[in-house]
Amino acid sequence: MARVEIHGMQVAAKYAAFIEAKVLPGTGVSSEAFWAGLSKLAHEFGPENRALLEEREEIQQQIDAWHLERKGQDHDAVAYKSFLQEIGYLVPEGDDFQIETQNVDPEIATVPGPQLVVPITNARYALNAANARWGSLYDALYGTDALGDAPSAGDYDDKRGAKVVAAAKAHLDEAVPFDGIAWADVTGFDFRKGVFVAVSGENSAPLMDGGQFVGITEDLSELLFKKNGLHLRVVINPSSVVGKSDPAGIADVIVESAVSAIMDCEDSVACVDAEDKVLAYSNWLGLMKGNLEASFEKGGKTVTRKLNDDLTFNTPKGKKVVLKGRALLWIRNVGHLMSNPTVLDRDGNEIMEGLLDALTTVLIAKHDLQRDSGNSVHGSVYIVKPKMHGPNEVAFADRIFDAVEEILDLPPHTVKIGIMDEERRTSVNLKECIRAAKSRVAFINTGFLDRTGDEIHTSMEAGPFLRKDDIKAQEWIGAYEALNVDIGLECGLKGKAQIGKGMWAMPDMMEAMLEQKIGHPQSGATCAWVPSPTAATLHALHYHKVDVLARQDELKAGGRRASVDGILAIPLADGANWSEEDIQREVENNAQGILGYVVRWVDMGIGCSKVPDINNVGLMEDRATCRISAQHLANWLHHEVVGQQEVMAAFQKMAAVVDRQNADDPDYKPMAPGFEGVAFQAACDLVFKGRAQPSGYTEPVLHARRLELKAT
Ligand SMILES: CC(=O)SCCNC(=O)CCNC(=O)[C@H](O)C(C)(C)COP(=O)(O)OP(=O)(O)OC[C@H]1O[C@@H](n2cnc3c(N)ncnc32)[C@H](O)[C@@H]1OP(=O)(O)O
Ligand SMILES: O=CC(=O)O
Ligand SMILES: [Mg+2]
Repeated sequence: MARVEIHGMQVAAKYAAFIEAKVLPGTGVSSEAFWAGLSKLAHEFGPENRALLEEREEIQQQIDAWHLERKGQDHDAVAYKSFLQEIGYLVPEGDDFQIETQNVDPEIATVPGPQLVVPITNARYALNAANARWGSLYDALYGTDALGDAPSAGDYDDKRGAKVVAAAKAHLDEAVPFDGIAWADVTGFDFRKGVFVAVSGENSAPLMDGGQFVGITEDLSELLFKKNGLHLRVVINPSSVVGKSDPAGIADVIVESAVSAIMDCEDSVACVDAEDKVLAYSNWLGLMKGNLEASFEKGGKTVTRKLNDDLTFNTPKGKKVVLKGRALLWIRNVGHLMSNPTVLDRDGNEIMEGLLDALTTVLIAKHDLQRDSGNSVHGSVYIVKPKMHGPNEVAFADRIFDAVEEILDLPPHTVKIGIMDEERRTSVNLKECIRAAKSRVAFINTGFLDRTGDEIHTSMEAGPFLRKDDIKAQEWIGAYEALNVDIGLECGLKGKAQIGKGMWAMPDMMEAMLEQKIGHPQSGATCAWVPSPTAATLHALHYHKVDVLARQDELKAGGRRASVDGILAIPLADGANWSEEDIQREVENNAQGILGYVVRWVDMGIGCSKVPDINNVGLMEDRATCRISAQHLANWLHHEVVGQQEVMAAFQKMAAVVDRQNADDPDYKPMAPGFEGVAFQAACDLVFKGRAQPSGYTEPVLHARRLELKAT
């Protein structure tokens, strides 16, 4: 890789040219200030970063030793907790406090709604995610299994369409009801004595809550309503395919969907070198400048996708109101673990990737801060910081962003951070973690997928874990999810920051999502993750049904519902009596998920994939879900629930299955029958060397193997 020397660092020429030519101009930051700043981060913060990683290892070794010394004995929860306190894993909880975060945009502070996540390296998807602020409810209901069955290919099906319209109007009856007329019977709209009414033949009726009608477009083609802070647009177009057979000419209901979205530089991407990092940063730059475009073939045509414009309505009082056309964007940086070859420090070591992300993504966001109607209208930059272990690591992130603000000449606490509560040492010390970033925290989110991986890795020596599905039903996870909300509320996040919940990882199962994911707003969460724009539109319906802010008041009044003791209950398979078949199914399911994900990661550089599980349900797989499967197999191997040969046999059997699943992809290289490819080796490493991976993370193996493949 061509490099240039800058401030004693060896910088990939591609990244240096990108920063100089594309990013710095227009930011008011000089080249000298930027590179001197990067050098400061690399050389002053780098060693501290590495020391924090060593501390993780030391703590893990102490925990392993504790379990090994007590092998065969009953678990003593009291002694265990004291031990965790002694080694500083569990820190004392300090006095009550309230977060002090300021200048937070309303999408984060006050409007509960879906949060969409998207790999930043895919411009087509990233644009789609930013534009997913608004989604067609008719399309979401028609195009998925939301109403029971998935659509078949072919022309518009009138019967299916009628079912969709009926379901959407039934939802409107609940979310935006008229006093005495059902939406299905509405034949038109009018203003009578200055009041907005629905008309049905001779009858008319106002809204039950007149305040819900909040606007109309200049050309009268859209009516705007509001429920629990979220907007719904009823589109009137009697000449459209759908509108012409509708008694009121209604052509669609467009729902405010992804209120916020996370552009992901972390677990859903495969960024291993300067080329990949520059791609990720370029897409972020396009989003922050507002000029990102992607052209692609779809339905036999070339489509060019751009960012949507804002929307203008007249209020009932005749004033203009402008609504954002795009989701409020966060960017997820990588955590503290990885280094990256893009920049080498003056000793020739790769600099920590989190430092590179921090400075580069915030510099890029300066373009947004300098324009009107961009992402943040409150002058903030929103960074999700994942995979931090405990308060010291959060404090470290906080100081990194202090330094970044100084380097880039930004007011203190311009950068807001989202703390992923997805490592056990963060969950059990959550209040202190929030305190460590109390002037910039703008979300806490239960990343239960990484959290499950860390659960297994942390207690690897304690014994064999339950089956993956059963782990989800144990005390620890309920306590973790509840306590996250309760502590967030105690620390004053309501009205200032999001309290978020995790990903719906079955992208094609929308009926099940509609049934189950209402649990997230009911739990007091102001946002929860969805994998696609369509899922965002459907999940938005839950926020019409649940008044999250009122629910938060109820929960806060009730106090904490769980304790750290509950979180510390390890979901071990004590006395489990699995049949050979149970074990084989679990192992094969894990093997299939790992291989299906890893082969695309390593061979094609795709960081997030939909991979069928053993029951043929397409699952969203990313590095966090891979971490769970790999750690689970590593745990069962370590405790001899299965043997090495059985796992290898499962890998080989499932490699052939995964090959068949990808048979239509011309770029796919089969793993069977040779099993010698780099991707297959990566999958094996993740499991057979799984116990030795730091915190059970998949990044070190995946990066090494992808770099190996790229080098050939
Ligand atoms: C534990 C964690 O960290 S979770 C966070 C990380 N996970 C994620 O970010 C999940 C993001 N989701 C995805 O990457 C994808 O939805 C996948 C991989 C799960 C499925 O992708 P695909 O198989 O391509 O989906 P599918 O074929 O059903 O749909 C593709 C269409 O949906 C759109 N789409 C799918 N996911 C997204 C998304 N997250 N954001 C925006 N658009 C999306 C695509 O743009 C495409 O539409 P287009 O043709 O108009 O461009
Ligand atoms: O990042 C999210 C998770 O669940 O892990
Ligand atoms: Mg995660």
